[in-house]
Amino acid sequence: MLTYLQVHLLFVIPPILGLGFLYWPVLGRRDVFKMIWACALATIWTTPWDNFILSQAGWSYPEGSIVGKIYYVPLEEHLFFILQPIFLTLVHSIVAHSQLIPFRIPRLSDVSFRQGPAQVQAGSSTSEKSKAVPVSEHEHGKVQTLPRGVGMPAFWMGVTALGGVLVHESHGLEVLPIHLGLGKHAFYLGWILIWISPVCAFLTYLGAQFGRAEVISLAAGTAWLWLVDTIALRNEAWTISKETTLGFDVWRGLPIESNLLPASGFNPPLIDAGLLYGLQLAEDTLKKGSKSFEVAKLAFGREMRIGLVAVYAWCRVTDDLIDNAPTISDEGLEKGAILDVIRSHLTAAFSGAEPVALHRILSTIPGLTPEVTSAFHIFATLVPRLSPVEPFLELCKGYETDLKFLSIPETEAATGQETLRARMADKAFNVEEHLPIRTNEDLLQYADDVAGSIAAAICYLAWSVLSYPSGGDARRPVENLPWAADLHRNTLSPSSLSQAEKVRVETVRSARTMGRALQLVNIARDVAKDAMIARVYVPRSSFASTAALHSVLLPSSPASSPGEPKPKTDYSSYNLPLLEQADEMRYSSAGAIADLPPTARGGARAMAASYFEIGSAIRREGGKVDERGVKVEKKKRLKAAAKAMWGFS
Ligand SMILES: CC(C)=CCC/C(C)=C/CC/C(C)=C/CC/C(C)=C/COP(=O)(O)OP(=O)(O)O
Repeated sequence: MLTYLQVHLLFVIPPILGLGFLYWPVLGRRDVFKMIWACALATIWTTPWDNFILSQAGWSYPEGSIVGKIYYVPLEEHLFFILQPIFLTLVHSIVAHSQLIPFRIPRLSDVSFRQGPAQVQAGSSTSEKSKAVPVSEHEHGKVQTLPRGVGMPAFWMGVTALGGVLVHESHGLEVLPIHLGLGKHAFYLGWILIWISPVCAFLTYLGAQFGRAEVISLAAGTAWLWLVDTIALRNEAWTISKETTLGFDVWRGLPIESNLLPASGFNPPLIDAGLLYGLQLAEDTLKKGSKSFEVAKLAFGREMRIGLVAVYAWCRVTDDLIDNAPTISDEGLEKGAILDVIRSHLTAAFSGAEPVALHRILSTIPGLTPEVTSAFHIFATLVPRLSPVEPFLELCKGYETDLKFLSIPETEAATGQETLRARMADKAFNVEEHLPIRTNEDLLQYADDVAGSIAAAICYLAWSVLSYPSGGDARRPVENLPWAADLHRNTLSPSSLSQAEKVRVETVRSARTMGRALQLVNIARDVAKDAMIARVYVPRSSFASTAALHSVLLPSSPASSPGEPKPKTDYSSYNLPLLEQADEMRYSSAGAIADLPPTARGGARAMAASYFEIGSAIRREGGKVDERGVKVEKKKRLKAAAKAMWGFS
């Protein structure tokens, strides 16, 4: 025999602790709110019902199986009203964790946008789809994220009515002219339906949705609780009256509200369609183009992710725009002009320009794809509220450095070597004039501009989204960081800062150091790949001779048959010292991650750890890399990230 408390201690609390540990690094305030909300609802809704069922001896507790009661309901049952929603909320949060947008919206390919004040239309024709311009319109449609439903609530009200019929029969009433011949056996099922279906009706009316994550988590959670119920029944922790059931075992009801409520709201706002579809596009772009985002997406708390997508997607598309633009072109803008447009767009977005004005600036770049326009749109809509503009201007400074290299678009890397060889054959051409990274200071400045800046932005994002110091305007949380712009401009006077602000300033400085370290790893990995497009980020001063530099820029053609991978080249004298520097920076800065808000720490640790896996792989190869860098298995990266996230490294 088991007592009710033992059932909790053996089968309910351990899985909660296990799941809680698993989810702990990303457990955010919203999750806690969901749990409190679901516990309160389950308690309020179920207590009177449970008292009534127990008063009717629907089920009972053998002598000695419980410690005490409030009216008819055992204390352990009250505990269950709390434990069960926590358990199911955790299951749901974990299952739904990888979803960027927590509600169902049609995929971009299923919708188009009308000209003018746009509206989302489902199932557009192919020709319309190809013309779909989700974010270039001056006004976007609004989507109701949780549209009020009629069909599902009506269905659930029907189920409630069925419950009513069963209850009517089980109590032997003669008000309705319906008799199913079940008698008292209809009691249990009838009361369960009356208990659960109005909740489902109400929630589906509010727009609650049953997506994949809900179905999976409900199935997994229910299966587990069924098992627990079976064990408890077999061990006589409680018994269910045979007279009041249909004769086959049905678990004692699962408060579906714990799964559905988090997805609903009383007054869900209309959301800019361009923003939602832009986020979908950005997620797809990043899936293709950034391994570090894959890690970031899973390791940062849900609250921060949309801001991260906005920043990452903008970095990705601006980098690609500049890398792949022609130097001097008849059809497009030259690289420098594109950078000017990016800067103007940035400045305008951060000074609050309207979407129309922003679009006008952007449309001076011809041939932009929906991915690019939407990345600019989500960035301009979200990021100016969360971070100052300075980190992004610094990134532009990094792009400017990139523009000083000879221009060979990545897409022409294969022929780039021939172009370079031909130019270097000309005595009047000095390739060193096209290598802007001359000293280690130049390298660190560049790394700071391109990655230190983003690390700082991640800190601002974390504070803006995850902590609201008193006195700030939550609509523009960046106003809570008035010192940030001065920090970037080097005009910060420490005496004007509070103690807490001083800690944050130091955290930003450490984050920048970490960002620089990651960039050095990136450069160490990409030595061969970058050389293919005439970029050498290894400082000029690290090369013992001009010949040594030239051998990196133009490696002698390896003797390999066509189709076979080229042998790796030994770059150890260039990339291993970079890794040494990166390690020092990592160890001097990693401690500051503890000063970030809790749900941002796991993400920052995981990103750093997964990136340093690349460093370890380069070392394992003794500094030998090819144009693809080094291979780090996804599993290995994720394992390193996971270990860092849960504090095991
Ligand atoms: C130390 C403290 C307080 C915080 C750390 C804060 C963090 C996470 C800093 C990292 C900042 C960052 C994003 C740096 C950029 C690293 C880098 C070189 C990324 C390259 O990424 P992708 O271009 O997407 O390429 P991959 O596909 O190789 O990931």
